[in-house]
Amino acid sequence: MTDRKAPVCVLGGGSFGTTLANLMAAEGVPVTLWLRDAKVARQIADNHENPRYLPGFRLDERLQVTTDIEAAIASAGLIFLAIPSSAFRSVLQSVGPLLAGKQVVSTTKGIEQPGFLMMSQIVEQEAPAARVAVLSGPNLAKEMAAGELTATVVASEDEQLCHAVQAVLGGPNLRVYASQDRYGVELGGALKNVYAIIAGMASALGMGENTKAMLITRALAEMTRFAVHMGANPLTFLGLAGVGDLIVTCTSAQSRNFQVGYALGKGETLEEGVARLGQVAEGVNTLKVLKQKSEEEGVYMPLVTGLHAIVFDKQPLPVVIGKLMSAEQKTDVEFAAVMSAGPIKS
Ligand SMILES: NC(=O)c1ccc[n+]([C@@H]2O[C@H](COP(=O)([O-])OP(=O)(O)OC[C@H]3O[C@@H](n4cnc5c(N)ncnc54)[C@H](O)[C@@H]3O)[C@@H](O)[C@H]2O)c1
Ligand SMILES: O=P(O)(O)OC[C@H](O)CO
Repeated sequence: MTDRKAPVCVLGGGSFGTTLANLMAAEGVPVTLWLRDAKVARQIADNHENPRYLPGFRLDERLQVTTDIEAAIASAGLIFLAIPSSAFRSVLQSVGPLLAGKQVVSTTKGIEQPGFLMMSQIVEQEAPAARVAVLSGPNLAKEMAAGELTATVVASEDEQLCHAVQAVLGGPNLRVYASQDRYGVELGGALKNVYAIIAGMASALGMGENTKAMLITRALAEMTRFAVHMGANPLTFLGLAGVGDLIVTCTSAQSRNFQVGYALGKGETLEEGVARLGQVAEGVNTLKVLKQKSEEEGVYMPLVTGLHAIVFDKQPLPVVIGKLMSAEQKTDVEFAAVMSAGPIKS
């Protein structure tokens, strides 16, 4: 039986880290939130608000905040990581040995290059004695902070760790489902960001509802094709961390990746869109990483190739759309054919 009162810490004081920490604090879990910005830490401690990343949301007074990462880690056995993928390894490098024996849960939806590494694989490298899980699903921070109902997936080979996360995070507004497919859950969370950029662009261009449904469905087909090739279980992509997260990120203007796509669709440059956002949009880096990896692996990913051509090669949108619409017309639900052909690797 997992102790709901066992102390937890969250590393990363952006919108998601603050939201997760606050949800648990509000349920009486002793939580320490670590962030590097002393000014924001003081504002949270004094005013119970994170005005930089979660303005307008009153945080639970029981939420502890610190800028001392070593003290934060020492205070807890269960540690959530909500640090952008660009800074993920450097933060872990500074504290790897302190995580020995701890339960570490990555919530970061990005991929590191070189190596095409998921964040939990970076945890394994930098903190080899830690127990590892990932958390992913349709989880827009602001909706969760506002108490909207949602669900998420904790994935790990370590069943006890899954139970521990379910115990501290599950609550009246959040259901936490478990999965053993850590790689598939993590891959789903990272890949969907790329398609959210495309969906944002389609929205800005006033494209039809049929078009949006086609994009989301073909995005799922493309993600799943890649995942199967990489050894993940395609069935994971039918769950909350696959299609669930894909739907929310491709349909909500709250999604930062959607917002970047929207800005691009309105004629802004990538730099302008990202700068105005002022928060992380992981899909931009994932797009680069995924384009390279799909070419190396020989996986057909026309949406990724098309978006990359628009964003990084400055190809005109009508040319890219023309290519996509005139490509060879293939099978609809492809992974079903793959599954009937033989066993899945993991
Ligand atoms: N916001 C969401 O709705 C949401 C939901 C699920 C998962 N995620 C994932 O969580 C991760 C974090 O995203 P976010 O939304 O909290 O980002 P954010 O842009 O809201 O905040 C980023 C935070 O990271 C901190 N940071 C950046 N570099 C750092 C470093 N070197 N050391 C320590 N802290 C550093 C910033 O100070 C800031 O507090 C991303 O991978 C994102 O995909 C976000
Ligand atoms: O705001 P985004 O685009 O980073 O998406 C946030 C979450 O991943 C949605 O589940």
